[in-house]
Amino acid sequence: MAGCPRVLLIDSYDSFTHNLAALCQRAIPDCTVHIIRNDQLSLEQVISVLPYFSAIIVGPGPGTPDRDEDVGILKHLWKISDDHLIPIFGVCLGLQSLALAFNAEVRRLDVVKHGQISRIYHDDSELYEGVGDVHAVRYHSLHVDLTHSHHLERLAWADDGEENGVVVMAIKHQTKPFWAVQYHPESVRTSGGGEDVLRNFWRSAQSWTSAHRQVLPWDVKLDTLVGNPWPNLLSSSPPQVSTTVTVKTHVIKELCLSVTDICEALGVDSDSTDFVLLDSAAQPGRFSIIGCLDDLSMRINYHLEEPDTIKVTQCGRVTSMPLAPHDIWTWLADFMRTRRASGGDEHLPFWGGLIGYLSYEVGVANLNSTFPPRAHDSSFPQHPDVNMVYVDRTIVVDSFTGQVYLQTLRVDDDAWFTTIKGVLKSHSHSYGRQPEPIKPRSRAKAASSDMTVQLPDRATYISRIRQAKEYLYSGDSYELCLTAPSRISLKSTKLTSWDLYKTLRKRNPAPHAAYLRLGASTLVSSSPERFLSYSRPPGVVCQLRPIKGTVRKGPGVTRAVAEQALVGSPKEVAENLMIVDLIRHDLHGVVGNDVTVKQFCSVEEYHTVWQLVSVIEGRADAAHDHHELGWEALRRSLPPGSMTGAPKKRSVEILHTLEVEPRGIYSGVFGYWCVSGAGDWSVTIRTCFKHDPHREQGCATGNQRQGHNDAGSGVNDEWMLGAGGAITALSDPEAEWEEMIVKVESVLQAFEEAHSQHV
Ligand SMILES: C=C(O[C@@H]1C=C(C(=O)O)C=C[C@H]1O)C(=O)O
Ligand SMILES: NC(=O)CC[C@H](N)C(=O)O
Repeated sequence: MAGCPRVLLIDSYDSFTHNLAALCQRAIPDCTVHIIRNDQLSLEQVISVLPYFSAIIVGPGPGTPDRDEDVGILKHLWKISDDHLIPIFGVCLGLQSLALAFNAEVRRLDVVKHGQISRIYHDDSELYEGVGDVHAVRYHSLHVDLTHSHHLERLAWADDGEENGVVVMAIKHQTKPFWAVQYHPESVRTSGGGEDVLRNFWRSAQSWTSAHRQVLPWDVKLDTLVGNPWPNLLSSSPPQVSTTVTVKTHVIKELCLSVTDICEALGVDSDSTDFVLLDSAAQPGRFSIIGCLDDLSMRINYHLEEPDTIKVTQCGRVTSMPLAPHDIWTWLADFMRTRRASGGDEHLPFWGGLIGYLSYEVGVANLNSTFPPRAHDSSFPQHPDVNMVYVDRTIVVDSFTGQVYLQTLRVDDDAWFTTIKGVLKSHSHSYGRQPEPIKPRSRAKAASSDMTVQLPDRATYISRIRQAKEYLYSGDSYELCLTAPSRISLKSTKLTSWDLYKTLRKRNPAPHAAYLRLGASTLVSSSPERFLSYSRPPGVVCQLRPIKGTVRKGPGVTRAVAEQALVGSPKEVAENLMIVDLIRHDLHGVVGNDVTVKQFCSVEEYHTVWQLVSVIEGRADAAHDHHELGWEALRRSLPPGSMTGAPKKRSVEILHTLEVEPRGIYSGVFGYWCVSGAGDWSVTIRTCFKHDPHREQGCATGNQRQGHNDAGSGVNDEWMLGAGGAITALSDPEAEWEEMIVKVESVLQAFEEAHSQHV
């Protein structure tokens, strides 16, 4: 054998591929893995590199093995001539394509299995020698029938009883070095049938190789064909910066002002200025971050419709600049590189930096999908896809200690500390004010005549759920997060967006809440879901906290009841598990091997719902532990898997056909990227937003613009509010409709209450 073993992993556009690569590196000592897509190289090109590889792994994927677009070169791979033969291990779609190549039949399961764990029976030989009990996770709609295949042998099976009977779970070819499993050895919940089985494959592969072939030493020129070895991390360290800014911090110990009081002291009520608040309105959130913006604050806008231009607004002037040679990600990385800072309070999450949002479509753009064009809906407002402001003066409130921190990145800014302390102290008379009691409310009722709510059409939504389920039955997706927009129109309203936020904060306090007023876009959020946080270097830890599984709170729905309904439900756990595995893959793609599931399916309590939450963390090796790692993690893992389903790319493409309007701000992320290298991004859900074209220049100070203050002037407002939920094969369409409505209501209730107080 020439040097360390090299494995070629063929990916069929799945969302678990990097998990398989990581498993492979655990099971096969010192192995190097190269990942190629199933349609990346021609068969001839693949054959030309085989002499340098020790084995191939054919990964899972959406679709069916008899559709060429789904399997690319796979169907030819199993038929390569004997002089090119190489040991191959197939997983799921990999098994199915092997079976099809040797006359087995591939059929739909009667009851599909997505994210479900089955006991796997085996005869303890070959792949299963010494493996013992196997409980494995399955993600499949199709299965194989070996009756007419005389070359394949069954090695393992599951017994689905009345549902599907006995289902083949592992096979081997009788004469060629081909083995495959139907379940997912790389899933975090597979026990027994993962690493040990791959190790046994490797042993069999080695003994076959020693009798049949020689592996050639690696030639670096081949990297141009099969790419760099996995993990393909970003370059070791970004360009060094010579100067760093120093953060200055002042602490105010006994201010006795709430987060909303502080915002009001800063003039949030005057709707004519930009304003940013990232608010921990409930635990496990702790810090609230308030940006102190002025004319100098730089707002950065990017529209996917104008992909080559970036707009920077400062002092009321808009400068359009060509993006080239950058894309939006590298442009922002460049922007932040020159603004790196040190010396801030180690306990604070944010010292200053970019605050804003990224749309769902910005994430989708990274997937390289091609979509049929949508009919342009002119009533759909064109928010920027990236809308951020560079915040260099901040107030951070620690809700645990009550301490308030003032921070600036500007030099010689002592005068600002003095002024802002004065402003805050003069407002602290509100200390001691009792919060208004929150009355429990019944379900959202018809709004008053000057507030109209246009919910998604029930019949259409339910028919889309049914269509989504067809895709799940056919093997094209394992889970689809279907969503739909609602519209809330307010006529002659005196309700400001800030009033609305304050009510929402009371009505539905959330750990990842926000109030962002950035140019024409205003976002009012009660998001319960962290998408991604990354700590400042050294020792960057990336953490994702996907939520999947929702139960409405109500009389009698205690924690025990919710736990039974969530943790006790195979459907809910499967829904969550699929996203956990998807996120492990996303994170493995950024940090390499060190990815762990810190919490699996815990029930967390929110104001209106119980949710099933998992926590996944990843750490990079020392060479990649730097300022831009977190940003790269964000770029590589958008859009949030919990908002797409799995596999991500195919699911996004399917959702594009099921959902008629772009999601826009909804389903993207909002949060910050700190000058220290840290960042924290929430999933944009339980969030409403509106577009005021007259606010386009947004960073003007209050006295510069008149006549367009939505407070008090009796204007018309149109708000959008997206909501949805994960559809799985086990979904009951009526229950999914209800779940979507529960999520709409969690925000709508605040509208009703706030509106009734401002008519
Ligand atoms: C789609 C939404 O929520 C997502 C779907 C969830 C689910 O299916 O249980 C839970 C949280 C979010 O990831 C939404 O709130 O609109
Ligand atoms: N996980 C997979 O590879 C799934 C294979 C195939 N699309 C099925 O659903 O059966």
